[in-house]
Amino acid sequence: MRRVLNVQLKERGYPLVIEEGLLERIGEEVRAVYPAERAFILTDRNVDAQYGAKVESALRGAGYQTAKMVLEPGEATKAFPSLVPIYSALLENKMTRTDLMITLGGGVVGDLGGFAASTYLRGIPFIQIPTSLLAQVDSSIGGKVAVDLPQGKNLVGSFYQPKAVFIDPVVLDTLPERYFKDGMAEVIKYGCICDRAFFDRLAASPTRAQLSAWMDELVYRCCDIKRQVVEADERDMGGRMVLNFGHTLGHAIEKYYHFGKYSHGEAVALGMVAITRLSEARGLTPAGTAQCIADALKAHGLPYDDPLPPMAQLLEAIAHDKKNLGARLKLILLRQIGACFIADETAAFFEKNDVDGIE
Ligand SMILES: NC(=O)c1ccc[n+]([C@@H]2O[C@H](COP(=O)([O-])OP(=O)(O)OC[C@H]3O[C@@H](n4cnc5c(N)ncnc54)[C@H](O)[C@@H]3O)[C@@H](O)[C@H]2O)c1
Ligand SMILES: O=C(O)C(=O)C[C@@H](O)[C@H](O)[C@H](O)COP(=O)(O)O
Ligand SMILES: [Zn+2]
Repeated sequence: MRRVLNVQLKERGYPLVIEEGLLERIGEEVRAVYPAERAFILTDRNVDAQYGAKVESALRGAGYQTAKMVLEPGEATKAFPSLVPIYSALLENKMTRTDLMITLGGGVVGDLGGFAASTYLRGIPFIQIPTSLLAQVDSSIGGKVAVDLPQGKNLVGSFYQPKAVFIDPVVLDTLPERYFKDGMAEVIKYGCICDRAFFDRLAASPTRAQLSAWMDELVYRCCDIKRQVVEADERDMGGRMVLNFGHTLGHAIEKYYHFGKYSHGEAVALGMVAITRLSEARGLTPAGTAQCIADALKAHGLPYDDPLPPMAQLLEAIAHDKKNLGARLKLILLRQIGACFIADETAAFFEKNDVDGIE
């Protein structure tokens, strides 16, 4: 079944197309949205091995002159040193402002390639073809593109919307288990912040086989939530911050381990439980909420109560959180599962460490 959502952002609006088997026709789909002369495919080695040739030949078949660049997989690639070779390859292939960048891969390729597209020649059009669960439900939508710095996640980037997002849930069949689970952390996040029934359904479908039975519906629900949030606050100055539930601590945990120990979803999983425990301890969230989230994460094979790094060091990273306004921290807390609010706090929120698992 083909499902289309339109992200309505005036002249920056675009379709999110979700359809099983979409990759088989990707050349025509891309051409219908953006008929350029050249298409530059950015991907990583794992994704290239599965889908690189298919996508490139489909684009050629649809009349594009193509070039492809294959990156090393992993978060370490989402950094400044990766940009120069990308810009060089774009130049070598004579990519102009009317040509098209196509990001084929997970969130690393999408965030890095989107940022390259937003800056090369001061911006060329790009299309996202997300291939990981995390990218299909979250990172390909909404135009946050960025690279990491050693000091923290996504610290240099822009808001740059794609021309379209083409999502084929069939490609998830080749996604390794760890990264499938990783994506589930962001899926569970959506349930936590705004949809209790969705959360309950996820908690009741802990195996990949159970989830596969309603995967296109699951992906569609996440995309639709993100679409609505982004339409209301494209540049993350208010309501969009709710998508950052679990990320204040999650990003700090990723940074503490130099982006090596935990993947993004795993760190967000730990962050959702920890921030909710702190919120419960301060009487802002009903007791038992963190346990409920932890149970769902555990059922999906995600970390939920690993010992966290020392709070003093997490606070160094939290000082660079993009939601901060001066000394004020914006924290995303839950009123209950399925409803969240943005709290205006200071670092003192974290300093009274009276919660199990937080030293
Ligand atoms: N821009 C946003 O709004 C946003 C939202 C959430 C996360 N992110 C970012 O996304 C990144 C994480 O994305 P990710 O989890 O997709 O990581 P990733 O891009 O590293 O992909 C995970 C792994 O799966 C492999 N892979 C991807 N699709 C595959 C497929 N279909 N078959 C086989 N292997 C496949 C990749 O090669 C990689 O090894 C982080 O940098 C995070 O900060 C951005
Ligand atoms: O799209 C958003 O807005 C989000 O916050 C989605 C997050 O899942 C994602 O990890 C995002 O990259 C975080 O953005 P940042 O501004 O906190 O770096
Ligand atoms: Zn995230």
